[in-house]
Amino acid sequence: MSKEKGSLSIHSENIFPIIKKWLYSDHDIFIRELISNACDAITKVKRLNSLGEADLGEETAFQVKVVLNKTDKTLKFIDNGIGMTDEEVKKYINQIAFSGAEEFLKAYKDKGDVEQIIGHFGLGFYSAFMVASTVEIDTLSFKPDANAVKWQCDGGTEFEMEEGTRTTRGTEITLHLGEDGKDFLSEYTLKTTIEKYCSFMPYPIYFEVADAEAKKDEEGNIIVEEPKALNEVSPLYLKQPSCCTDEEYKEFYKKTFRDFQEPLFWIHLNMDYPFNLKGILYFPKLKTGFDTMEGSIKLYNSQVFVADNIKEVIPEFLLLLKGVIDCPDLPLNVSRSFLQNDGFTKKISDYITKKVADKLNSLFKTDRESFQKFWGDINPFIKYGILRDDKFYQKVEGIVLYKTIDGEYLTMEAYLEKHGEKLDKQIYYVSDLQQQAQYINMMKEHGVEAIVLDHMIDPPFISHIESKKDDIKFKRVDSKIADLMKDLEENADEETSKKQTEAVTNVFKKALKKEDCTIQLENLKSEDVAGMLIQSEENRRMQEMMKQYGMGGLNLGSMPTEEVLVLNKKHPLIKYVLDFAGQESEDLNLVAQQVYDLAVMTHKPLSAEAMTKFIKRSNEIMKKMIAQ
Ligand SMILES: Nc1ncnc2c1ncn2[C@@H]1O[C@H](COP(=O)(O)OP(=O)(O)OP(=O)(O)O)[C@@H](O)[C@H]1O
Repeated sequence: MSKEKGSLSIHSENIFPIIKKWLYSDHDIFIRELISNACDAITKVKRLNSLGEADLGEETAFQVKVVLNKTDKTLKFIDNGIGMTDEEVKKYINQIAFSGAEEFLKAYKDKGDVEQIIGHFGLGFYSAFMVASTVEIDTLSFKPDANAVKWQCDGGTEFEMEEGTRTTRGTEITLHLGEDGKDFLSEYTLKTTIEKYCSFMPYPIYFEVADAEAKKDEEGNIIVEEPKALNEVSPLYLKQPSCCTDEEYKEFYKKTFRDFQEPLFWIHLNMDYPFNLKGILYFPKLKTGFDTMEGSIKLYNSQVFVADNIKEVIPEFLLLLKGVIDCPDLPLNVSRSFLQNDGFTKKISDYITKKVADKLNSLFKTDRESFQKFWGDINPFIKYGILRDDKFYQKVEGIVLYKTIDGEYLTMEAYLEKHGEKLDKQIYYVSDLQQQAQYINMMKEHGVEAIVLDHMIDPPFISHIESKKDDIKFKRVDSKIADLMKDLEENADEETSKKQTEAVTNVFKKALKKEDCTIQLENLKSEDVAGMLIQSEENRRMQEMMKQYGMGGLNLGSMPTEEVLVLNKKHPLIKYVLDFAGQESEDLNLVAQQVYDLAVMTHKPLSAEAMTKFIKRSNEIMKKMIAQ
């Protein structure tokens, strides 16, 4: 076959159903499309007026009206914008994918700021057919000699066009709602959809129900209510940060996110170059756990809502925040909720990350007190950010705080300066203040403050820090007996020590009938503790990980629990065991079992069976006491 070249031909009867049904992922998007067309129409006529190409006189009341008529099953979108001549209807409406917005931008791009024009694909209008069986347009152009035009189409490929009856400038689009559009006969659905997409559109949007019963007072007089726009035409984020007060920021937050709690603090993003981006990011107060930390970042394009939580633009960890971001330069796809994935979105995302890190650093430096006060709420977010984004980690690693058991907030540097030498760069931490109380007290006795790491983000966080800093090791207080707690001078010679360890090991193994428990005999400085249970940090972390990923059912044979029972030679009970080891004695058994259970209890809760035995044995011991 010979080589051929040509242009693809499109039949409107084939493409039309695709536009109607599949171009837009959400059914309710037609509201955004028609209202943004109406706003564009107003922007255009205002622009022409300011250029002297249209004469609007003193008119300033530009607005969009959405009118529902439940009886007629119609929904109207009415604007007092630029209107269309019959030529324009033929060009922009009859020719699918021919955008008047694009043409307008091209024609006026050198004449000042027309960036607010939203449309650009020339498809949005047709989204009306997703819900309407028939659509009518009644329009009158701003041009002095223009005739009104009426256009009508029932969703097929045929349309009707004739001279219209409209007498005022602007456009009225009437949707005869079909089966697919019956949800939009509900006032509530309409209002919430308008609020979702159009909250910040630049002209007031009013909503009316044409056939609603008039509201009356007690005497039967009709109450005339002042119409109230559903949107905020100049949202706070568009203002200069220096002109906004704290109260305004809080108010904007509460209204936009319907959150009655005040945010902790916020970042006002305001950038003109190299791209245009405005917005406010709020750090919300933390709810109970990590699971409920769900933020919401709303993305706008020239004041028109695009979508929530778009991962391409907002780094994933920032989705825990709440905020609005408006970027008119976004490379949007035809269906607008999707982004064209080019390098630009990455630049936006990097910019936002940098701004967040800068804000945190400046708060740390200029208002350490507030930073500490907020730490409880913001630390999971910062730690999550550190895990997810290395650039963010590099920017904030120096401001991560560690709260000590005494309530002091220290950076890693400060902590090591204070305790590092004593602890050989090991950072002792507590994950449960109650459970690990005995270990905490022992550390305190030696002037060491452990830090509290009790959030579910902490285990992966500390592993991450260890992977970044070779010389830092985190140890839970019950994972190791720090050298500083041992009385190293009082150690007997090696040979004696070995014999003593063997002797107590025999007693405990016999009494406990436990093979997997290693006995370690130490001279602890404290004389109050007979025995302590420790489990190596690595071993415990591995077990926790397996539990978390649901691998508990796997054969853990290759990974034994590695429980170590540390016995204190200085304690009278252990001295007793050493003295009587090797003899057959019921009391030896009782002491060993009781010392072991007490050690377990300071480490983790006893099992039900062990607890029953413990109580029984305690009673027995007391009975023996009084019998003597
Ligand atoms: N209410 C209106 N007033 C005046 N002109 C309108 C109105 N609605 C639509 N138009 C004209 O019809 C054209 C096509 O509208 P349509 O919504 O299909 O596409 P668009 O707004 O150009 O781009 P997009 O697909 O991004 O929305 C518009 O560009 C505009 O010229």
